[in-house]
Amino acid sequence: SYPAGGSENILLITDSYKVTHHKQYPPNTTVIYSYFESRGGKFPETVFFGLQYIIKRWLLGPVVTQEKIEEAKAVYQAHFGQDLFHEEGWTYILKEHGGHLPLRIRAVPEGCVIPYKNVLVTVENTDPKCFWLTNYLETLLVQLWYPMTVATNSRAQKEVIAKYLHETADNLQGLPFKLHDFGFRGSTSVESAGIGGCAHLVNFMGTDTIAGLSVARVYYGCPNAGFSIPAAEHSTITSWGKEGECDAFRNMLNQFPKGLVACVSDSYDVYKACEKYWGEELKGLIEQRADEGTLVVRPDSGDPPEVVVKVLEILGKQFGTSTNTKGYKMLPSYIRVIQGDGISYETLGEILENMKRHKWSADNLAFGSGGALLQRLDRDTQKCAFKCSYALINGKEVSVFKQPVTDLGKKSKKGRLSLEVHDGKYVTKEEGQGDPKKDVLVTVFENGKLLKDYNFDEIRKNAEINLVKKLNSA
Ligand SMILES: O=C1OCCC/C1=C\Nc1ccccc1
Repeated sequence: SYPAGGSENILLITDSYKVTHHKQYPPNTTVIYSYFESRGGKFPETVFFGLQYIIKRWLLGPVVTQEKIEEAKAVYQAHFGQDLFHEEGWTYILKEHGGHLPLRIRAVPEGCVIPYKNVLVTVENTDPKCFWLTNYLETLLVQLWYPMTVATNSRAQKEVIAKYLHETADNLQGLPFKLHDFGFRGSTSVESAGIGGCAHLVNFMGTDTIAGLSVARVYYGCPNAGFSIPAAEHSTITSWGKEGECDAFRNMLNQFPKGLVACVSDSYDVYKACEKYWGEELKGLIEQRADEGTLVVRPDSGDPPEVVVKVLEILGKQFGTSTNTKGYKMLPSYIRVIQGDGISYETLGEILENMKRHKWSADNLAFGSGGALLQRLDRDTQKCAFKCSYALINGKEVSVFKQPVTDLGKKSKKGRLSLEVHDGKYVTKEEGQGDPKKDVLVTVFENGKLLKDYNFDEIRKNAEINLVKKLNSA
């Protein structure tokens, strides 16, 4: 069989050096307790998302077996050229715990939006002999950076779009469909497309990344997490030939007589396509279907702020416009535009600001984003890190920390941690000073079992933007 990434053996899902760490802790260490946080970065708060995927995919049930121990033993013997593998430790887990990982994982509820430098996850061993297991899992758990950062970056874009809708549109009803995921092909793997695609769907309802639907369905109990519509690609237009572009457009309208249909229109000349094809030759057909269909024109090249406004101006000239309650121009309800090229958190505002300058409502436009949405991010974007903060050694509690003179920004927290809410603000309590009754961290995993299964609706609710607060403070 050909498992993704080459192996499904949890003993092989770690960094090589961790295979040698059981020999490096102080003698008589019985607890290693570590935590995960975002130290800050591009966005001041982070959407916590994706831990449930990691737990369900890798940690549930009897994940340690004799076969996996033997496989790992052979791999590491070859990899290190010496016998470093902790066969005794893994065999102990197999015999004493039936292969279930003796760990407790506590975490912020998925979807919650937490300011940086707050504890998000804690991990500790529940069997004193397995102190070495806690940080073995760092490698896998720090991959949380990806779904968290995609969800955070996606949500930040939702705030930008909400702001412009608030200023230039009659209402914000269209917001959930204003940023469509085009990112499947630009993702590093089907698995990461699924994880990232699902993370985007925490904030929005439009996607073409079907893997994201699959992750939401299989890991988050959501039968259908996102929607899409019939849409053209260049091949389905250019295969008609340059002289046949208008026939290709007409075919789109005839093949999809009801509902929304999107048509990429820049194969040769997007301005001519809007003026002559959509705006003259096919104008009657488009207006005939007004009551039950919407044409979405997709430019796909050129300088986005300039192209979007020019396309709106031409379509406005050909089809007419109305003025909405905020005093901005709207195309007729049966014509819209989607801009799916060059979209990112940084460029959204430029496009929307240029539309505003030309008195066009943001409601005329939707966005598609690919590489910037799912791929142009890394662990440093939100500075996600996993550090040990507490240990029990010879029965003595020890606060564990780092505080590099070379970068105090990398200073880590001390002792057992909890997360509380005081005056509407999240506060991390260190050194076991927290009040267990006020701790918002939830034990989601213990000794091989999932103790809390979040469903996608509650996650979306946790991540919602408080539009009233946000927009009235803007
Ligand atoms: O135009 C559209 O209207 C809305 C539906 C999706 C769509 C295009 N999808 C797409 C996917 C992957 C790469 C590029 C485009």
